[in-house]
Amino acid sequence: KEKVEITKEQKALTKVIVEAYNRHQIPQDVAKKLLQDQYSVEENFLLLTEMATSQVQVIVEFTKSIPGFLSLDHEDQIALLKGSAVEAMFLRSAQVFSKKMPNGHNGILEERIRKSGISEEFITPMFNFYKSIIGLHMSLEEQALLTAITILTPDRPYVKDHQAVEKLQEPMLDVLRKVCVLQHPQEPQYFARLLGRLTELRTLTHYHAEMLTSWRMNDHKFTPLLCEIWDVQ
Ligand SMILES: O=C(Nc1ccccc1)[C@H](C1CCCCC1)n1c(-c2ccc(Cl)cc2)nc2cc(F)c(F)cc21
Repeated sequence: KEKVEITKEQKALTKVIVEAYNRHQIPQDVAKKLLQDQYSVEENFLLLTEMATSQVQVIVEFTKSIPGFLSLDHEDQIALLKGSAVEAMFLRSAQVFSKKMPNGHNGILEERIRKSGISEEFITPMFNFYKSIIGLHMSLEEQALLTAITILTPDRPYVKDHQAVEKLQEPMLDVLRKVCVLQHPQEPQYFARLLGRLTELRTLTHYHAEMLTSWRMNDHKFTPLLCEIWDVQ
């Protein structure tokens, strides 16, 4: 049985990623707001566009802390952010949803999201993804590293220097693999299952524009940033 050892450099890398990850706190506020009050479909839509817009800014800050990201070609930096923003938002939503809350709160949160205005057809695939994330019982390190790995996906549209992105993603994958082995010793396939969630995440984000434009109300207004990132309007 191979002895898995996390090197000093890998510990330092994980610390940087987790600290950057901890700095983005918005989603907790969303959950708190949703638990406080029942909002109309219009208010929920507004809350989503505001939260998603600030989430993009938060993801930019998080990504800038990833060692080496700022030395990538500038157009590639934009391509990586644009290509991963929606996935990062759904991944973050799933992680917020998977947080254990005082008894009954998770049920209320699910109810409020089901009734928020999202079209019926998207509710099942979205919650299937959220529940598959819950089932993994991811640690904070795994959540932070998985988010960084999602952003550093070399095969996003318009990325020119794939190699340079792979060179940044590889060390993250290496340390995530080791963290998984150390934190889930009884589940040798845990790392593979974790990466498998990224495939499910991509199918969910495939519907993202339609999820917004089919929100059960008329006249959907988006911020300029969301029009850029969410392929809407
Ligand atoms: O804001 C949100 N997610 C967010 C998270 C992180 C950062 C930015 C945004 C929205 C809410 C949903 C209910 C109405 C108000 C917005 N949200 C979503 C969600 C996102 C996009 C689409 Cl198209 C559909 C649903 N899934 C969630 C799970 C949670 F536990 C949850 F708490 C909030 C969630």
